[in-house]
Amino acid sequence: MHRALGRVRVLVCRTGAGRVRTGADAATRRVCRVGKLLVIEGLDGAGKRTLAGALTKELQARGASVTSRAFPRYEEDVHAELVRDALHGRLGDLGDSVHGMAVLYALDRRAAADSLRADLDRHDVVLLDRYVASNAAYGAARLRQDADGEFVAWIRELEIVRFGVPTPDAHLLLRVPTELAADRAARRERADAERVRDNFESDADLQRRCGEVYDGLAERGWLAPWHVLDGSTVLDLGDLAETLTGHRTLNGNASQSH
Ligand SMILES: Nc1ncnc2c1ncn2[C@@H]1O[C@H](COP(=O)(O)OP(=O)(O)OP(=O)(O)O)[C@@H](O)[C@H]1O
Ligand SMILES: Cc1cn([C@H]2C[C@H](O)[C@@H](COP(=O)(O)O)O2)c(=O)[nH]c1=O
Repeated sequence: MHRALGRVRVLVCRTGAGRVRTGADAATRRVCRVGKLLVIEGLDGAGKRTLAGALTKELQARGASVTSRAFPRYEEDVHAELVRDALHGRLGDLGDSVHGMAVLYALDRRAAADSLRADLDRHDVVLLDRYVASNAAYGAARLRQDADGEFVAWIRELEIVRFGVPTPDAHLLLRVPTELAADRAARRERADAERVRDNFESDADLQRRCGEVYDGLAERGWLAPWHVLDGSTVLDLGDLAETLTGHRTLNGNASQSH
């Protein structure tokens, strides 16, 4: 399969702390397959879930072993269940607390960290619909901070350093105008009675500010390189898959991690 995704790498393994261990430490040598952790980010209704499904199929058609999941894990984790309640105004003033909500989202990922690491040992690609950057972008937007603000730095400290969740290898920012994302979310709500918009999704100004923070994170290559995709056009999935598997940059938009 792909040079970049499918090979078995010797002497390079993810450790329990989510760090990369190299052959320099002979005592810890083992042969393992190291998958790439790819994260799709963007506004509510941008089309992340749709893209995740299509990209999974495209990568699989090219021979890659792919597994995907979405955060928050509403059906699997108690913290995510609480997030859902709070987003629909069912937990009093908890939803008003930016840091309180961020900790719940982060605890969901902390609980998933071991299985993410196991998936990274087993698969070429672990594709995520939202991850740590969602927490940074939405929290900062709620606090009217930008990508250089304290909140974004706090999220990195909390989730990557303190909780030790795996660091992404790359982000795909599915960028769409706020109005288009809102329109898609509204149409989905009309089509699916179960998918009532939550408090964040209904707040157009929050979505606008969030889009700005995402742009800032992408420009800075926060945590990992970011590939910015225009979600308002038809995406060339073949080209995208090749980019992700073959080290090619995407229209010069991939930025390097700091
Ligand atoms: N490229 C596209 N063109 C037109 N409609 C789209 C496109 N991508 C997704 N949609 C539609 O827009 C709606 C939202 O898409 P989707 O659920 O994939 O978004 P999302 O970013 O995962 O949303 P959320 O973050 O709110 O869960 C769905 O009804 C989907 O069918
Ligand atoms: C994972 C995560 C999500 N959020 C925000 C983003 C959305 O507005 C809601 C719920 O996500 P969904 O994709 O619509 O189900 O929560 C966040 O603030 N922090 C996070 O870590």
